[in-house]
Amino acid sequence: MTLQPNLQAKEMELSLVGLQNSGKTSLVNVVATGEYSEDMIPTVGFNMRKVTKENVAIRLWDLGGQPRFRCMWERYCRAVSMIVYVVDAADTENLSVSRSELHDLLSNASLIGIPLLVLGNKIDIHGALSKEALTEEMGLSSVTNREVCCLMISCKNPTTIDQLTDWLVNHSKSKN
Ligand SMILES: Nc1nc2c(ncn2[C@@H]2O[C@H](COP(=O)(O)OP(=O)(O)OP(=O)(O)O)[C@@H](O)[C@H]2O)c(=O)[nH]1
Ligand SMILES: [Mg+2]
Repeated sequence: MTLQPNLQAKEMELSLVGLQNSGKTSLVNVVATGEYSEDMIPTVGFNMRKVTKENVAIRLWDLGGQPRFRCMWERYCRAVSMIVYVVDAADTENLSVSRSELHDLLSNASLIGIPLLVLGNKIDIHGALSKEALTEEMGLSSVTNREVCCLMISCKNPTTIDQLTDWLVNHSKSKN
């Protein structure tokens, strides 16, 4: 029996990078289990998690964001379908560091052409930047030679997480 094209199993592999405390591990937990916790410990090195959404098997590499782990990011981004860069949209103090770490990462020749999804997280916090402001602050208009998208989410708001997983599933189905 032949499966219809849209029922065929698809796969995607994502690397989650971004500064410490931006919410990468929280996001993986919410996507995988629906559970959100305030009580998180910083990621040491990396974790890998597999989730399946609407017939799409997603492998998520959740990398540590503390300065000592950032030298690993490039290695874990080389072979992925998409780089997911998570930003704390309410932490305006650290935006310039986040922006320069993003642009340093993207300057690696090994990562040319890999699509980039920037996630502005923590939009539940009063004073979080808008999508337009985050796009500007992160210098996304200067990112060329790759597909770039920006979405705003809160790990505390399941609607925004559902919108993100729908976007990922649709993106994967449009590619394979
Ligand atoms: N208000 C709010 N807090 C969040 C949200 N997402 C994550 N947090 C909190 O932010 C803190 C850090 O979350 P983590 O998921 O550990 O951050 P991380 O990016 O994995 O950090 P590293 O592993 O050190 O790189 C935790 O206290 C979370 O509860 C959100 O959408 N809104
Ligand atoms: Mg983490």
